[in-house]
Amino acid sequence: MKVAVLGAAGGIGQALSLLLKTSLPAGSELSLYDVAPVVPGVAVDLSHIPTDVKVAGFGVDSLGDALTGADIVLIPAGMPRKPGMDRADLFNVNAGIIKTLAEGIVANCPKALVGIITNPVNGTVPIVAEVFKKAGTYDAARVFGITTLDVIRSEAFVAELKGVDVATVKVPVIGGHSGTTILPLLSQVEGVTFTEEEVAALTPRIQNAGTEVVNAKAGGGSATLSMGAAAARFCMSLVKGLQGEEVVDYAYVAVENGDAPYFAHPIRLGKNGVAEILSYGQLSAFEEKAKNDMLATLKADIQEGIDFIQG
Ligand SMILES: NC(=O)c1ccc[n+]([C@@H]2O[C@H](COP(=O)([O-])OP(=O)(O)OC[C@H]3O[C@@H](n4cnc5c(N)ncnc54)[C@H](O)[C@@H]3O)[C@@H](O)[C@H]2O)c1
Ligand SMILES: O=C(O)C[C@H](O)C(=O)O
Repeated sequence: MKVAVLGAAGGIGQALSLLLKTSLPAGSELSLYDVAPVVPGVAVDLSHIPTDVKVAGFGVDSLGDALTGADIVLIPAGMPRKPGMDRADLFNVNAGIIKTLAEGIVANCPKALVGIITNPVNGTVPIVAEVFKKAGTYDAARVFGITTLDVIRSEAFVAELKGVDVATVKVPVIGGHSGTTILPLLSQVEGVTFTEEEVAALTPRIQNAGTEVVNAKAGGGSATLSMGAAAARFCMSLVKGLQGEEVVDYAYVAVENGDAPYFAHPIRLGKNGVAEILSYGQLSAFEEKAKNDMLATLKADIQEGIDFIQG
């Protein structure tokens, strides 16, 4: 199994690479790419951890070498938010980065499963898909926006609020990955119930959790450690699927005849990525309204990504 991390020297990239070094199956290769000159050093540093995962670092001129033979590519490359910014404010700088990296995937590992972390995820996922479509290598089952951070935050916040063991909490989160487009389905959490007031308070807390971190870091970036943990967890779901295990997880994927062209759903993963997009089930009246209210924003974010490539 070869996993490439693009943007591996950044805050997310380093945390994610550390977790992958200690959790990928024995015999795997971890390929670290970044434009920052420190990346070979990050690889050397990780290579001293005694696990059976080979690590190699690749600098700015070696994207092809980093990607050749990759089964999974994870992309946390690009600029994070500062206080006062929305994720959408990152589009202009990150769209070009994502386009270049997607072109590298087309040229070097067109069959890889690709997990996109770079914000704004609502728009960067369509950019990657459009680059692949243009090149004739697109397979909707292989492109994922990683929304696992919304899921793990929801698990943490629900466990804290309800005083239950976090290991037993499962919270479906659908939609996109920004503000109100993040839609936790608290009505479907098993084993606990919420009052209307709790739903009205917890839903925006989950939606604004990224901003909570951005403000707490006071100009020093956005979530990196929790995102590293989230991306590693999602990567291990992809790995299990590739190994033939039955696994269901949540991600922002292309959906035919869905609420929007891309929408986070529960998905069944398999040897070729998405084996099945599962229904998100029955929504409460609160969730149905929240979904309908945010769809125009989500669709506009998606169109911005498509237009960036189609012109
Ligand atoms: N999807 C999510 O839930 C989620 C969560 C947190 C952060 N993010 C996003 O992830 C991105 C990275 O965040 P971070 O905190 O790690 O930022 P960071 O600044 O710490 O790291 C970004 C890294 O990307 C590298 N980079 C820039 N251009 C590149 C290119 N063309 N090719 C390869 N590498 C390149 C930089 O050198 C840097 O090492 C941001 O866009 C952020 O908004 C997404
Ligand atoms: O909020 C951000 O800008 C980063 C990330 O999308 C998050 O949810 O933490």
